[in-house]
Amino acid sequence: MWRGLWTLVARAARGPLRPCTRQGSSAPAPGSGSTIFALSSGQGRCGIAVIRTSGPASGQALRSLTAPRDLPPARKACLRLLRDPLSAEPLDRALVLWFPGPQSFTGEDCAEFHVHGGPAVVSGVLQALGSVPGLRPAEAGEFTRRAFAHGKLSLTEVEGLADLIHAETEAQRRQALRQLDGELGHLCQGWAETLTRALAHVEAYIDFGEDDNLEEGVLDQANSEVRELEVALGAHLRDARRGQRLRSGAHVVVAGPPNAGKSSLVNLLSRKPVSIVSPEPGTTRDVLETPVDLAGFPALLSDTAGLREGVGPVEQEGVRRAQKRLEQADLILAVLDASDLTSSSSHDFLHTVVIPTVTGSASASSQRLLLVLNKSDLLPSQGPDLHPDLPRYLLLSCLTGEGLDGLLEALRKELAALCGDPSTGPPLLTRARHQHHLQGCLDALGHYKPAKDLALAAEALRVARGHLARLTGRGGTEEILDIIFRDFCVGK
Ligand SMILES: Nc1nc2c(ncn2[C@@H]2O[C@H](COP(=O)(O)OP(=O)(O)OP(=O)(O)O)[C@@H](O)[C@H]2O)c(=O)[nH]1
Ligand SMILES: [K+]
Ligand SMILES: [Mg+2]
Repeated sequence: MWRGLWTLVARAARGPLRPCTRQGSSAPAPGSGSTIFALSSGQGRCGIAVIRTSGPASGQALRSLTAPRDLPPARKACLRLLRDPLSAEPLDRALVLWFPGPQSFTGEDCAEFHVHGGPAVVSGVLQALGSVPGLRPAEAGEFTRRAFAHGKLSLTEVEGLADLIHAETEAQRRQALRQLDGELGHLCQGWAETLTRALAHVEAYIDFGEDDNLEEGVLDQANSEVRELEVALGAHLRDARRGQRLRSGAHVVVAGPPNAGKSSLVNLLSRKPVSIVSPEPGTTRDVLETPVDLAGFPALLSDTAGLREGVGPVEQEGVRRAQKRLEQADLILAVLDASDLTSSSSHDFLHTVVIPTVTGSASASSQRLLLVLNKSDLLPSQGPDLHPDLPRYLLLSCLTGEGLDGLLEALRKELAALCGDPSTGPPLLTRARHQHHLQGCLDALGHYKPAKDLALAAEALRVARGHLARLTGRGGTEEILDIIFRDFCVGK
């Protein structure tokens, strides 16, 4: 019986997840066979610029520019005089590196030229490379795409690399590094293996169940593994939005009655004059959005119009937009003037927005809220005139900066809860794509009912496994790959 089972394991494994070379897509990587070159460091005047090549003519390119010297030893930086191969004109004295494939970033033969970063040197070397037969300029993301095609990176690792290049905050960098290390991919790989095993067991049961020579409990084991997997997927999906928030920024909306100091707070947190501040109530009309690094977490901070009734049509439109933005907030920064808590606009805001959100009666959503009583510098020394139903609040003065440290600490805690902590816990799902496929996998497992129909149950496992394959890019279509690699710049 075990031989039969292993044949089935092998057969089940011949799905899209077979552990062969990680061929990312059915079509070959674009332009494979050709040798590409590009400036891989940033544009503009700089100390050192890195130009690299990838493809079979890399060795020839290196020899052409460093003639009459031969190739340097593999992976050792060597100082060489670079010359234009046609005119023999000296271009620069540079460090060159030779990475014979497959031990290179792309898996192909690669060369690197670390040249002085002046524009004339860089364009001279690029032009010289262009004159070497078989070489052409690289397209955006082409180096990484080749690395993916040669099994050097999985798709989730590619996404991690893209995120690392774009990371602007510490938390984003940590999350991207973990994804680049392949954690999410490994997790999915483990899940896919569980499904392959379960599928083999179910197929064994279909083929041999009636012969009665199948080891007992084979189907039970498959069932319990599938049910465990459902629990694990469910737990990951519950946190699904957190990794995405960490990647693209949590929506933090500053709201409150007119003149509470909302725009002053936005300027203080973003450390630049984003919004106009004036003593006139109704200054802010449109929603003003600015990306900020709040205590190490990325956030999209929105300034909104002061909420009040009975004003002109333009301001009323501003209020409507403010309310709409408020609905989309992950975190509401509710601002009140501490010296004006008894005004009707403060009272209204407190009872229509703050208290319903804090008590969770506002909606089914899980919005969070921090209440800030601004202008504490105007208060008498005994503190604010306390409202009996005022929820927990933070005192702040945008004028003097007093209370800012406490607010930043509170924001850090709120954002950590919203985005998850990228240094601990399971790897987060950083893209809607990940969430979509995990949900698809979970939905397919919902149709796994071996007691009813074994053939349909096996099909459910195949569909579920297909989703995991697409998540890691092993069942990827060109279309998905194009979208992902478009995020890269030329030279990456
Ligand atoms: N004393 C004092 N004044 C402040 C403080 N923060 C803001 N102000 C003043 O309060 C007034 C209103 O500030 P804004 O930031 O424009 O208030 P806002 O809530 O954006 O106002 P609207 O956009 O009109 O709704 C300005 O004159 C600010 O200088 C503070 O902490 N203390
Ligand atoms: K104002
Ligand atoms: Mg304002």
